Amino acid sequence: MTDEVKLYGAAASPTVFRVKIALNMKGIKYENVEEDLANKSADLLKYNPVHKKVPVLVHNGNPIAESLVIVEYIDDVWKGVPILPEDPYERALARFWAKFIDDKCMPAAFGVFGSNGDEQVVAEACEQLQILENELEFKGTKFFGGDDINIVDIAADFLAYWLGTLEEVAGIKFVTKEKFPRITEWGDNFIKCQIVKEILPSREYLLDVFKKRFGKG
Ligand SMILES: N[C@@H](CCC(=O)N[C@@H](CS)C(=O)NCC(=O)O)C(=O)O
Repeated sequence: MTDEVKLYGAAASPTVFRVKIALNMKGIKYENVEEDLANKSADLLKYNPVHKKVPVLVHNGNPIAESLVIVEYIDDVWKGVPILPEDPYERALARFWAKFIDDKCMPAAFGVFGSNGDEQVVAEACEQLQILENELEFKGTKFFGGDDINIVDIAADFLAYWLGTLEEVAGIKFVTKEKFPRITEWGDNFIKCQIVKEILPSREYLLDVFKKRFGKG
């Protein structure tokens, strides 16, 4: 039986791109269903009734929600390039860091843009990112996954240039090369990865979307 794979996503969503990167790593063809988040489809509400958010992957009629759960599912179902390490301890560590990025870094970093530059909010975001900076420094590798990207790098995709474009639109700069040299270097390497490059939206596209969304375009 041929697999039927559908991805419900939305333009410029870094959580959707996590899933796109994972599907691309495995070479999976899929139907891309673009959602209007201001007017969600009946399908999306049916497939993700708990959170009502994208991404949702529908594999042979079975819906799976939550980007990192989907990424793990993709790794479980399709063999080939691994997304999580095989060793149980390394797997646990990778899950730990992906969860930290998802629970702490992403909300703290994006929270800055709705905070009118509130110093406390910026300091809190920097504190979380500093933990990530230290981890990259400690590992001393190109990616969190070593020489190649893994689920931790995928979880952190928003750091690659989503934040930079938002910073540009909002006029708030807090992820600087001086402050976070390892994260900046990681981001440069991440967007150069063939697998990422093939599906990543362009910086200009993101700038355009964010300018429109924040009423400056
Ligand atoms: N924890 C979820 C977050 C997903 C999420 O925040 N999706 C956003 C787009 S990036 C969304 O659907 N927003 C619409 C809404 O909240 O109504 C995941 O990792 O999949």
